[in-house]
Amino acid sequence: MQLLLLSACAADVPNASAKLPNVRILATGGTIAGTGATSTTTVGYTAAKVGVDALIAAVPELKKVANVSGEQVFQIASESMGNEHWLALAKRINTLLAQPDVDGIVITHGTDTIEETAYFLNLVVKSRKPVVIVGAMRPSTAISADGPINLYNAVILAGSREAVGKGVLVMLNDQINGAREVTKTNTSTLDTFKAPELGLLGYMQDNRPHFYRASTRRHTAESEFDVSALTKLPAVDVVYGHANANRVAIDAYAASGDQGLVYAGPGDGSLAAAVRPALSEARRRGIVVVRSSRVGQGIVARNGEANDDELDFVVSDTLNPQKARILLMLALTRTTDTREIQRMFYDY
Ligand SMILES: NC(=O)C[C@H](N)C(=O)O
Repeated sequence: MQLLLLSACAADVPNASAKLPNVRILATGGTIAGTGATSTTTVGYTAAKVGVDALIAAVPELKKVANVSGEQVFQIASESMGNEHWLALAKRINTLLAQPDVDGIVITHGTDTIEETAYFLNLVVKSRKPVVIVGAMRPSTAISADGPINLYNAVILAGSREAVGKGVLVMLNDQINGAREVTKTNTSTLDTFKAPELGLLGYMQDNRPHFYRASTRRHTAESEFDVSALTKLPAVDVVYGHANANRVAIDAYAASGDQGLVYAGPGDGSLAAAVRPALSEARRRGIVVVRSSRVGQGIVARNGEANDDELDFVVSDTLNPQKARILLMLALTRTTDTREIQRMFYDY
């Protein structure tokens, strides 16, 4: 009887007999740290209110799965995440992961731009150690708030051998997604994070990760991008394509000094009659133009809807416009050669 009880306990948590991993939690705000007026408030709450120590204290089970310590790096809603936040976060992560006493990192983050921060870090973190970004769709004060279970799963994942070398991971709703493919697909439901075309990487179940696939693209330790000496990133903006399109935004961004523009075109990144000359002029002024798509799935075909060779444009492959902006910014830190930048869009 006693033996049975002992084995039940050991199966209850991972690493029950092994040394616990050291996981650092970097808190940035978001709904996971949000508070509402009542326990039934799930919209109209205030994001970024609860500090990292309170987030950790709310999940006492964390102590059984890792040695956790927390750091409040920012306290913002993620729609206000900016390039300067990313540079600070990446530098802090690279410093921590270079320490032998840090086995993995968890970042608590708002969900609106979680996919962008994840992809940025996927390109600039210089380590194979796990980096897991976690958020929540319900504020911490809500009935059945999803933050605590997501944080618990994220800490296990960040301390796991299985997550080593997988690139930056996004952990919500018991599902593990990769930074390059994941996107927010629903404004408010718990199952919002999906990789609709290329699939999720795995699940968290029974206190451990179950992986079924991994990204084939370059990331983290294999990436050529290095932000250690950077204090800002090149100015790159996204212009959204639609029927009745005009060139006002393109001209304004070009005049503002942008170094790059991503066009979120309809369909296969097609260019309306008013848009094509505006982007072509921007390119002739030295701005690097990336043709992407607002569709959300599929490859933007080079020399398909536009003659990219002639226009000297780059295509985004399967990257959505907001992630194409990130890769273009980092590409521009190294080169303005469009052939080289196109190579990067096929590599990452
Ligand atoms: N669910 C959330 O986290 C949404 C919030 N607006 C944020 O991104 O910070």
